[in-house]
Amino acid sequence: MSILDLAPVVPVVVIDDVDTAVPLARALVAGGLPAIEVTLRTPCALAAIARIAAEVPGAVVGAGTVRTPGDVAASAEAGARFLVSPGATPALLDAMAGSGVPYLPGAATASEVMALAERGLTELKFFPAVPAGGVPYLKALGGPLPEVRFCPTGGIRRETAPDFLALPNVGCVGGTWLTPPDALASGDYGRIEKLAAEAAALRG
Ligand SMILES: O=C(O)C(=O)C[C@H](O)[C@H](O)COP(=O)(O)O
Repeated sequence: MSILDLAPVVPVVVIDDVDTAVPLARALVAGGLPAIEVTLRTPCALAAIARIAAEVPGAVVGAGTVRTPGDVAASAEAGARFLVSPGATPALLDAMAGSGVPYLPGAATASEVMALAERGLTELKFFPAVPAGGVPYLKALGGPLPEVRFCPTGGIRRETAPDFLALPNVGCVGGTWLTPPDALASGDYGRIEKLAAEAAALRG
């Protein structure tokens, strides 16, 4: 099954304390969001991926902010089940393809999308979704490039997610709104589960 079809929303999470990884992932899964993107932006991100992969049944944990072939190897070794990158370079794409792990490379323009489609890649991250042009921009890309499906990410919130999800070329959306930093800091996993359940219900 495609990453884009696991759930309407992929929570993008930044984990500063590895001990929060498992309860956080459990809350997201309990709320109905199995695909979780842990960004490689913090020193404990790989350890967090490994912990979630080992300890949270039902979670499909992936690595985000994958920028180099080294990131690809480290993520796969930690147990990431998908890889997400903000953009794409030939070296990164070769490493991703060679890893055997499903991946969503980032693109933001028609030329970038076409270059990836030329390589047979038709499921992409659209980043940064809102600053790049949002819903009208994605709708316009769908005209000439209808076979490409996206996970738009960047600037999307609970209130705007449905507009993206209504587009035929959007499989799911990514966002950080499900894990507010204050909820994480105070260990309020009940609130995170509630936000996840709300997001899971965005598309029936
Ligand atoms: O680093 C990456 O590769 C990313 O995935 C960046 C994320 O797309 C944004 O950080 C989303 O953040 P929000 O705009 O708060 O939803």
